[in-house]
Amino acid sequence: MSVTQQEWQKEQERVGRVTAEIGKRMDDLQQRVSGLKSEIVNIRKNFWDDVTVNVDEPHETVETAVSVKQQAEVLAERERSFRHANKELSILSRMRKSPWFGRIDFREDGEQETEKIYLGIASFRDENDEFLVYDWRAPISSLYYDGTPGTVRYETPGGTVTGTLELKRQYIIRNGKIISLFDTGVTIGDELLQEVLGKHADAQMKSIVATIQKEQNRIIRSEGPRLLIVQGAAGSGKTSTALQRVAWLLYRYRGSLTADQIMLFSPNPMFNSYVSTVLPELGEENMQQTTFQELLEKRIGNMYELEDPFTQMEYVLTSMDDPEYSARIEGIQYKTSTSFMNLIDQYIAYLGQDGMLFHDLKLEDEVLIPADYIRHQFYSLPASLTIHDRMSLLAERLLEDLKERARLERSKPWVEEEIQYLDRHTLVRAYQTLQKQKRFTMTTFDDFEREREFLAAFVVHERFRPLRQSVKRLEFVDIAGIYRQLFADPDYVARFAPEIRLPDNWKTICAQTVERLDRGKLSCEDATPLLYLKEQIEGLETDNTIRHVFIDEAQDYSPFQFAFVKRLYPRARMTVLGDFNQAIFAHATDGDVFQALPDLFGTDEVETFVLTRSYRSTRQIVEFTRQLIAGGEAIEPFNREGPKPTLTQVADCNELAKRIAGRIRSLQDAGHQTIAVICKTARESREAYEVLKEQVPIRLIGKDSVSFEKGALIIPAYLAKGIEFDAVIIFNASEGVYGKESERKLFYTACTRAMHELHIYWIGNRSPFLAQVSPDLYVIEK
Ligand SMILES: Nc1ncnc2c1ncn2[C@@H]1O[C@H](COP(=O)(O)OP(=O)(O)OP(=O)(O)O)[C@@H](O)[C@H]1O
Repeated sequence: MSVTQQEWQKEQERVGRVTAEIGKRMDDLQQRVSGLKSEIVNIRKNFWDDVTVNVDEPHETVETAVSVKQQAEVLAERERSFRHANKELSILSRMRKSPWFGRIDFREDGEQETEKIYLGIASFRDENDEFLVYDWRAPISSLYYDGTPGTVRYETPGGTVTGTLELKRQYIIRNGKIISLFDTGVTIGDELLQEVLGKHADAQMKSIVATIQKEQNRIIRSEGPRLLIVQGAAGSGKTSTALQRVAWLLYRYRGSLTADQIMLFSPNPMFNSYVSTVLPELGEENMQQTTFQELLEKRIGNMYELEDPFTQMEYVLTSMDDPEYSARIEGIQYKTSTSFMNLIDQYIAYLGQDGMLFHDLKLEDEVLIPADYIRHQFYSLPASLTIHDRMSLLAERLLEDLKERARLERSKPWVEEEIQYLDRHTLVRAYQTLQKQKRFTMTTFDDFEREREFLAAFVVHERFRPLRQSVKRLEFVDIAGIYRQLFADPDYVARFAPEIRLPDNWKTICAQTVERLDRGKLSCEDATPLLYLKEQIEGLETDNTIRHVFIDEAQDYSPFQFAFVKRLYPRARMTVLGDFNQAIFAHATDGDVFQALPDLFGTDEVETFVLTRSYRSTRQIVEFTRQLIAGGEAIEPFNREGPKPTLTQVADCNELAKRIAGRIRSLQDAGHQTIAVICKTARESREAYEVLKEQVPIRLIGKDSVSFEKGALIIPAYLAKGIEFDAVIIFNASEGVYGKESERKLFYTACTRAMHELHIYWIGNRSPFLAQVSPDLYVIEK
């Protein structure tokens, strides 16, 4: 709907008025910031001048402490105000350029007047406290995303508000000038989305607040059950929705929820940096971000050398000739399945009766408490207790035993010797300890016998310290041995789960696992089960501070991993986002992953959302890519036009390099800024780099890359997950590269990274997946 010239004029005048107000507020704030800054510098400089330092008498020491504390509090308060004012300044400077992006006219039932609500990235009020702009997250703003003109309702913490939506208007405002203005009906208009999506890809993700779609808005504002599952097509806005949801949560629960109580699990460090600008752009601090691998490293990285998921992926994709290959694949699939998790649960139950392994408690090479004794003690504890409770009792018992052993140790010759060589520093420490214990006065220290006795106790106590600490950390439990035991004898499982169906290659899987463990290496597929077992036995150090967990690219997680994350953050709600069609890891079996989820939380605690509309790519690219997968017809393209994907067969590697280099140059000439040559593996990426680097400036991205910049780059498909590029070139889509059914999703994931253009090359025969696409959806290039 077009807007009259006069109306446009009025709107522009309002923009002028409000931006002027914003400017005024910024001037005030700027002054405040400078004032605060010099105050802080002054306080820091004169900190010790302004506190009364006197420590001669006890009461003066207390006064000094109070004075220091007060001064520190004043400083902390100023620093807080400084940070706050700076944050406000940065939001306002963005709002001065573009104060709002939407407007709704709403008349609440029972009211005479229609209110004009302008929506921006934050609220802005005039001197009389009247809202000139509403925060996009305010309850009423949801009408902009959800409501169609007519009768509407929206939820507030105080209840439902009903009324009439009379107008919904969208704006593009740049540098205080309205560029575009239109009224929309049902959805947030295509015009604005067209404009936003038609832009060039960035090395960093952008916020989508101006164009959040109805189905995304429901997810963003969900206050429902503890677990939200979002299944969405490639490019349907899962990651964007997750990030706007974080911003919404921070607004909705401001005062009680902070950014560091929210954790986002992402697929790799590069993705972390890709999404890291969205929240700051919205004036919020970033949530915490991690990868599952980081978590594993922290918890079991000291036990083994961990294989990362990309090394595993590279093996799966490149080592088909390895005679061990099929058993390893079967092992990966089994060890990441719910069946194996059940097996481990049964194993844990069995360990309650038998099979537990312990280490001797040793002082240097001398065994102080043998493993057999520990084992005996463990199994003497009531079986009705959980393993973890029994471990705690066992540790207490062992500490008592150690105390006893320490007493005996005092008369050993090494103690006498050590006492002779005690340095001054240690002696002083010993006396201090003694004084603290009030067991001794300086005068009684003349008593030689008692002195020797005390120093012996001290020396032994110090020597036993690491041992006591390791007992407290339950390091006497041989977790590695317990996990290994499961595979050391292929028939072992029959002791506690005779009925269970094991994989056909179980024997080989067992042999492979033991061989690797004995080399000090832990395969990716063994890492989470081992951690799960460890935490079940030793108890889990939970993190109670985290209140919301987001798992992006969740199709790549195993049931073990979900169970673990849930146990790790017992107070958190979870939002899990994924796409089965992009399940590229070897353990992925259709749908299995998400099916395990409701069991974890209980079906009442789960709400599932499905996003079918794809926003990233042009209509032509979506129509093409959706034919690469089963059920793809359910994916709806957003109606944005672009050239059809091209398919090009070349004779050999030389021609391939020449054609791709030429393509990169012409894409750059056409203004595309991020161009990705996507390869199947890191190995193929290196080969591609070798042949392309002479012809065109290009960078190689590997698993250790933490960010990428604009320009042309080469990247393995599994690292391009979650990211997008103006144009994608598939390096070699030949039958030999993408031929197996297991490679279909990887190919699909690679192709769906393209926003505006997709170009596919191959040598020899093309991939059978391409043969399934209707010829009218692409252009063959000669
Ligand atoms: N409502 C929206 N308004 C504007 N842009 C949007 C909207 N929803 C999604 N997009 C854009 O679509 C692209 C894809 O979004 P996003 O990466 O969040 O999708 P995804 O579902 O996580 O994709 P994938 O699973 O393929 O990684 C991004 O450029 C994002 O900005």
